[in-house]
Amino acid sequence: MSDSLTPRFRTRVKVCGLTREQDVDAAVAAGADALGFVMWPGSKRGIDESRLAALAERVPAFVSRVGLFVDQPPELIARCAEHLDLLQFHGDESPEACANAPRPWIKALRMRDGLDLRAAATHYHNAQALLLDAYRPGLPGGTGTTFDWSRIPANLAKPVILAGGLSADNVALAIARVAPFAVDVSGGVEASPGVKDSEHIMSFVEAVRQADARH
Ligand SMILES: O=C(O)c1ccccc1NCC(=O)[C@H](O)[C@H](O)COP(=O)(O)O
Repeated sequence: MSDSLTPRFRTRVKVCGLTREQDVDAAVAAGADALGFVMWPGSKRGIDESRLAALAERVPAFVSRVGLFVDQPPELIARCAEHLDLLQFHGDESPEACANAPRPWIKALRMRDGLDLRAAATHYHNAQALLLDAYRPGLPGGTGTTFDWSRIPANLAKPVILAGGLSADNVALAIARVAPFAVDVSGGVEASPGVKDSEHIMSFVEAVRQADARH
C-alpha cells in the first residue's frame, strides 16, 4: 500500500488503431501516453501517409505517436517517421532490419505456441520494449483476443507492453497478473473497426488508474 509521499508506478497506456481526428483528441483528453497508427494497408484500421500527417499534427508534446508496420519497405517507413516518435514492427522484421529504423522502435511478438520470450528479448535487444499480442494465424495484429498471460516470465529483460483483447473489463486483472510497463488497446475501445468510442477510451484509462492505485 502506498502513502501520499511514495510515488506509485503508473502503467502507461497506448491507444492503437486511430483513424479519426476526434478519436485522437479523445485519447489525448483521456490521458493516453501513446497513440498508435496502423500503416499497414491490409488492416481495416490502416491509414495512408496523408492521414497520418493530419492526425499526428494534433498530438501534443509528451504524447508519443507510434507507427505500426508489417514487413513494409524502408522508404515508406522513413517517410512516415517524419510524423512519428516511435515505430512498432508487427511482422517478421529481423533485429538487423529494426536496427536500421530511423526512430526508436518496439517489436510486437505474437504469442504463438513455443515462442521463447527470454530468447526473443535477447534477439531484439535494441528494442525499447516488447509488445506481446495474441497469435491468430493470418492476422498480424488487432485480433481482439487475449492470450495466456501466465506465459510471460517475470523479469523479462525488456519492458513489456501487454496487448490483445484488453478492455475496461479485464485490464485491472491483466495489470494485477502481469504488472506490465504499459497496456495497449484497440478493439476494446471501438464502436467498429477504426472507429473509437470516447466513453470506452475514458473507461479504459480510468480502469488502469484504479488498478494502479490498488498496488
Ligand atoms: O489493428 C490492426 O488491424 C493491426 C493490423 C496489423 C498490425 C497490427 C494491428 N494492430 C495492432 C494493435 O492494434 C494492437 O497493438 C494490438 O494488436 C491490440 O489489438 P486489440 O486486441 O484489438 O486490442
